[in-house]
Amino acid sequence: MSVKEIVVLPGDGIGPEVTKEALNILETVCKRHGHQLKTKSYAFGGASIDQFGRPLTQETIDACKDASAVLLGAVGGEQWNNEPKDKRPEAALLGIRKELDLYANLRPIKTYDSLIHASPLKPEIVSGVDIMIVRELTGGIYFGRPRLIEKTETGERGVDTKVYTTEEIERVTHTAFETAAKRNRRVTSVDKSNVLDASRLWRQVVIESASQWPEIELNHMLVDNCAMQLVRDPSQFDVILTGNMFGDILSDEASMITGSIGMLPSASIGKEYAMYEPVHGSAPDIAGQNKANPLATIASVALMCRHSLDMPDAAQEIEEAIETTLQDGFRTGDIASGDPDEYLVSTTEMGSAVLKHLNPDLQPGTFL
Ligand SMILES: NC(=O)C1=CN([C@@H]2O[C@H](COP(=O)(O)OP(=O)(O)OC[C@H]3O[C@@H](n4cnc5c(N)ncnc54)[C@H](O)[C@@H]3O)[C@@H](O)[C@H]2O)C=CC1
Ligand SMILES: CC(C)CC(=O)C(=O)O
Ligand SMILES: [Mg+2]
Repeated sequence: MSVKEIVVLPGDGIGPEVTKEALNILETVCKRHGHQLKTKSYAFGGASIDQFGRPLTQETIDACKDASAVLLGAVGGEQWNNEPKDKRPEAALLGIRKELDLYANLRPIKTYDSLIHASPLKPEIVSGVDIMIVRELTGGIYFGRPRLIEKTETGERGVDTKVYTTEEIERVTHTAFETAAKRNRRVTSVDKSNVLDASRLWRQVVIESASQWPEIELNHMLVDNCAMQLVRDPSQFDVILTGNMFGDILSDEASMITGSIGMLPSASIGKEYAMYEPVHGSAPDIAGQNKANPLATIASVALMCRHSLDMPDAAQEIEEAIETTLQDGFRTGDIASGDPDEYLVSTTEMGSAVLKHLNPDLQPGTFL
């Protein structure tokens, strides 16, 4: 038996609601596979501002570095929007990614057959889609300096800076190609090299690095075209490799191929540490109402089992349990299509429905 020590950063809004469901699942699979799960939660983002006056504390950073893996919910909310930029909840998220050097964010976009009608796109467009977005996570315009708003003679001027170095591009390219080698061996690198110098360097370094993987097909696409192609013909993509902001935007867009942003998990990986986080934010519009879809966070725990906890069987079991739960017809509001065979369920009910497939001791219908 081994002990799996997990740090949990529930964060704000729906963050605590979805992490709670995911932890129930993690605890169950750990037990099932003879491991002991130890978790410790830390206030993070807005919750940390309220408790400690800052979004991310040194104690939290140290705890994350000592853990086998980190599970994050989401941060942010209207009440903290007027804080100075380094005191906003989002600064905790950018801060922990940087502190742990989590430079590659893997965002799988895979359609479930039973959710084909939940997507606003036509069934023949979304059927069979299986994309992995590899997003650079610790560089680019979210981190570049200078970054400021300053007075001018006529008003004000806001500045952000997009910076990428050779090393930053090389290491995330490595992740993308290694990922593609285990999939369908195609990488589409997405940039804006017709306008931006940082993107011109991006393309050049990707081309140079690609020579290490002659068996992998590489093509390049400008980001505006990619946004369009994701809706026109998403099946053309295998691995999409892109920078921080482009990856952020394209993955929210791509989530609708699956039916909802509430379905997309992610793994943020570095050389030493890893953090698992749903792609969505704190969803203040549904927070505290037991309405959020917990499947993105539950699927993130599956990624954690595979990549950090050496529990690949558990990962597969969780993924199969999600699939079966959807086949059974359970739907939170975001993925409901109004079909009479569906059961509209809450966050906790969805979590229990998945759990039921992993824990034979639970009676069918326990939560209903
Ligand atoms: N990783 C993180 O912590 C992120 C934090 N944010 C923060 O979250 C706050 C809200 O941002 P938004 O732009 O509204 O993005 P959001 O992703 O929180 O919500 C966008 C829309 O999707 C819905 N949604 C999101 N997750 C859902 C789920 N699990 N189940 C069902 N519906 C779901 C929401 O109800 C909302 O209508 C902001 O403060 C933002 O900065 C935004 C994105 C990522
Ligand atoms: C603070 C933002 C960069 C969070 C976000 O939208 C994301 O990482 O997807
Ligand atoms: Mg985002």
